[in-house]
Amino acid sequence: MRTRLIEGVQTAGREVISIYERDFSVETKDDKSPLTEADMASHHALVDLLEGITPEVPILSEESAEIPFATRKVWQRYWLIDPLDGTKEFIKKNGEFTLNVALIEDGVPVFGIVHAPVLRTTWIGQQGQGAWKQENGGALELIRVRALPDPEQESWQVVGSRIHGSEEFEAFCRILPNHERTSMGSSLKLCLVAEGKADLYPRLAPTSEWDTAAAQAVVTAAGGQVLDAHTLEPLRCNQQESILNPFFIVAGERDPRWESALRASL
Ligand SMILES: Nc1ncnc2c1ncn2[C@@H]1O[C@H](COP(=O)(O)O)[C@@H](OP(=O)(O)O)[C@H]1O
Ligand SMILES: [Mg+2]
Repeated sequence: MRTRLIEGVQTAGREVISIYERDFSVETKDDKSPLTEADMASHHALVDLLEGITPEVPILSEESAEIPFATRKVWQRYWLIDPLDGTKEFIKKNGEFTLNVALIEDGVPVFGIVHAPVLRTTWIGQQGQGAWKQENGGALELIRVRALPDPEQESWQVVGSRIHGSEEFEAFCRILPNHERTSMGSSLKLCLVAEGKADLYPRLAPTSEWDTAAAQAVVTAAGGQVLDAHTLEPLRCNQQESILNPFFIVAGERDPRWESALRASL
């Protein structure tokens, strides 16, 4: 089933690329965020794929999110998808957007695929099995978070949004030991932590559960953590009416130096 899913998501990615490479229309959703033909094409391709493989498992997608909490709270298992994460990056044509498919069990993302079609890269995470990266259709390579280096010897790598910064994020960075910052669109930020290219991704600004669930499965299967910034408990899906995540931080490992910077910045 895993191979069929990965190939299906990559096929949906090719549909997205065919739209990316020509002129496409951009609409504005009720929440003022942009929507392209590619978001909808990817949504339909992923829903068809998942319904074909697991017809009994319900699907919640960013593009069909109007399912009441009363209905979805009884779901023990469901697919949570963001057909195109980083729509603004897609419109800017910088390649930093992803297709995201997560399987949630009892609120926990247990399996995830994050696919970046322009980068020709896919990240996969499966609870209890491991996390992998596949580039250019090659073999799956095992990935793992890296241990935090001694900041006296080597800067910590911090990754943030290109667009959605915040006062809290700036405050956190001011207190953090020696580090370098890079910006990146979409769930790619979590994948950078999963493969040990970044140490921290503090998201002290709003996101929704579909923005993070697939990549959370990759990060945790790679040995890392996706934690509520206030409680330092792992993010859980489908726990309440609101689909918004709390502010969170992604890290390879917990460490009192970033935890105290985080407490001071909130
Ligand atoms: N005010 C807000 N509320 C909820 N989610 C928001 C938000 N502002 C941005 N986001 C989410 O942040 C994502 C982009 O993050 P980043 O800036 O890190 O690339 C968007 O994904 P989409 O492109 O899928 O809409 C969107 O879901
Ligand atoms: Mg998104």
